Amino acid sequence: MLRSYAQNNLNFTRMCFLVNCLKRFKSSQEWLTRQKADPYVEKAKFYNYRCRSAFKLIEINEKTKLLQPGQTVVDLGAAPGSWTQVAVAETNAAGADPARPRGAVLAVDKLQIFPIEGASIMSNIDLSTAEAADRVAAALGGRGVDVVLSDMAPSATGVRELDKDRIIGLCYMALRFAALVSKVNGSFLFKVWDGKEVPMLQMDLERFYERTKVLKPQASRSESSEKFILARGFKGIQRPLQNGRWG
Ligand SMILES: C[S@@+](CC[C@H](N)C(=O)[O-])C[C@H]1O[C@@H](n2cnc3c(N)ncnc32)[C@H](O)[C@@H]1O
Repeated sequence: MLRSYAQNNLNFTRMCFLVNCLKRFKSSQEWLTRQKADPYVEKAKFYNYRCRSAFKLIEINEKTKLLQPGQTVVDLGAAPGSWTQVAVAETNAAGADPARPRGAVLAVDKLQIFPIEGASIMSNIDLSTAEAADRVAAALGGRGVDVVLSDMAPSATGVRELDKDRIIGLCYMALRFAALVSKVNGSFLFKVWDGKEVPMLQMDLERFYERTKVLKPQASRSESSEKFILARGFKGIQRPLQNGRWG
């Protein structure tokens, strides 16, 4: 009896493995078809951006004028680097235009980021821990940041609720970082997957920033629950009150 139980269990595990492989195969086929039909993929190749995400930031920037020459920008979850490329161009961090003030851009990711002219790079930094975020803050040497960008996203597990919890965790980590390094009046743009936690996140943001706005650029696929929240007018470091909430 024990043997037949073990045999059934093994068959069930094999079946799950096969179903998972088929699911992955199907979704990689769908991904390839979607990539081929996507105009932003072609456009990214044409303009030499490392990936199509560049157009999300370009669009947001066109609408909001978030990035300006001379600014200091930190790009969290920056690999492969297309947002950093956009930030370098907009802030003039590579000094391409001598008539405009020269900015500075720091790109951070847990993966390898290959060099980008005009940007400082910190690869292999996992920002899910406060210690890692503090190391990045220390690397700024006290320089106040005008704009913190975060396009960080966890690798999807396929379990929707778990994935949403993980991205919310990253958003709070990025918010903590932004609160630590931003100049008064600085801005924070980050990605989130829509869900019931988002209104709470926005309420928390309002303690630190004057105003917040939810954005869905056209370059962000309509079937994706991805959204971007732009918080502007950083109020300065808030001190925790005695009841553990932020003042
Ligand atoms: C959508 S990609 C960013 C694309 C990038 N904005 C661009 O335009 O090239 C998300 C990135 O977040 C990074 N990421 C996810 N979790 C992270 C973590 N805990 N620490 C640092 N980076 C993280 C991933 O490694 C990945 O490179």
